[in-house]
Amino acid sequence: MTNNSEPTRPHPTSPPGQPAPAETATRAPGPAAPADGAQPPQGPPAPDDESRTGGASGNPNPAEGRPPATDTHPNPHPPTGLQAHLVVDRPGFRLDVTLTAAPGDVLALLGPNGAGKTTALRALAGLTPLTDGHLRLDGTALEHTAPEARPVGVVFQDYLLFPHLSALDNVAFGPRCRGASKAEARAAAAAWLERMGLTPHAAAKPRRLSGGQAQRVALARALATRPRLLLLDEPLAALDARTRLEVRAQLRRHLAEFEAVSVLVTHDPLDAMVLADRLVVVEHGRVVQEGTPADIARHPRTDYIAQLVGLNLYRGQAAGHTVRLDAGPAITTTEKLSGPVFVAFPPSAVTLFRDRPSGASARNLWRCEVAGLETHGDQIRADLTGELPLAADLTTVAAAELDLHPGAPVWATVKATQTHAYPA
Ligand SMILES: Nc1ncnc2c1ncn2[C@@H]1O[C@H](COP(=O)(O)OP(=O)(O)OP(=O)(O)O)[C@@H](O)[C@H]1O
Repeated sequence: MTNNSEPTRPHPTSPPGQPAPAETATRAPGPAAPADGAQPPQGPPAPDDESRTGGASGNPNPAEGRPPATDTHPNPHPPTGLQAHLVVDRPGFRLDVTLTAAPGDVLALLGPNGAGKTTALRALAGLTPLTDGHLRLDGTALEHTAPEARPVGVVFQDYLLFPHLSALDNVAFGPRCRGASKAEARAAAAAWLERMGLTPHAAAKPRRLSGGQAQRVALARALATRPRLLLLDEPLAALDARTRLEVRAQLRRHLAEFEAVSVLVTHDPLDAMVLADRLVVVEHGRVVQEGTPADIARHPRTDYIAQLVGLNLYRGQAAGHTVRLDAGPAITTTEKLSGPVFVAFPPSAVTLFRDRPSGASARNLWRCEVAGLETHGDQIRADLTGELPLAADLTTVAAAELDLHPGAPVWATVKATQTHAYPA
């Protein structure tokens, strides 16, 4: 360990905007940190050596920053923002996603475990080499640029603050490594800390900071290098529920003020909906849907997204107001469509009966069986199998009155007006 508080020069394997000092970087104290604040050695992630570098040109040793062969006639008005086609091949996994964003946009990459979100983020940072594709930021090709030379700032889930540096010196580190004098870098850092409401903590070492404060120092450190692309990897995941609420609101404000492109990876649909202008849903290494949070919530196109936004989702063939499901019965809808469609409705739209409701129209009435019950906020969510597998929400009182238990037979109905059909 060294007591050297003077930031050192960029390390060749450091992530963008976060050159490694002589000592290893580590997370701020969190639930997993030992009581004495001692940390296992854990440097910032180094570029993967899992596949060749060289990008689309296939050149294994490209000159840093050299534009690919296809860019021999540069556009006099290069587009601003991010244009990326990221292809990463691994045994048993291929990432192939296209991401575009204008300056000021906040994109959220959302998807199940193993979908490729982190791989995409690391590819943008230059920590995972592209097998193919391209990456342009404000018109400049970056796929052959070393991570630390990219105008990219990264905020990792566990902050990766330098433990032996104060909050101020952690933030000053980036500008210092980019050529600012010590005084300039410290002045810039002080301004960023003030903007983040952290001036009283400027002298504190990371282990004296709360999770929320450490997260803001990490954000200040990333922003202090004035990146053209800000990457956030599960930025709120290490925080407890209350801190998360507060930090989410602050992060939203900072991202709204940030003039360049931000890309964040999250598992949490709420983080994505609150923080991002546009969601990009990745499954099995591919973009399966993208759009505004409202679009995606209203028109989910995969089971994963439907579950995420809490809707029952089916696919079928529409003929007028009837949709014959690919697997299952027909659903009556208010929309009049034809051809392949999705039909969605929320679990709260489902009404359950133990006996077949007399006088009820036969439309949208299905015989089901309770497969499972779980508490969902102040409601009970019933998972039903049978003619139509679906989720239904009901009050605890209603669940008790219906004597619901796994295996109980039930009738489920949904009004056509509560369903929503849209072309597949
Ligand atoms: N360094 C690596 N070497 C080899 N395979 C990897 C490596 N990192 C991830 N993978 C694999 O690549 C695929 C994509 O993983 P990735 O971590 O990008 O997904 P993710 O969407 O971020 O998942 P999670 O939400 O669980 O973090 C998975 O099959 C994963 O097992």
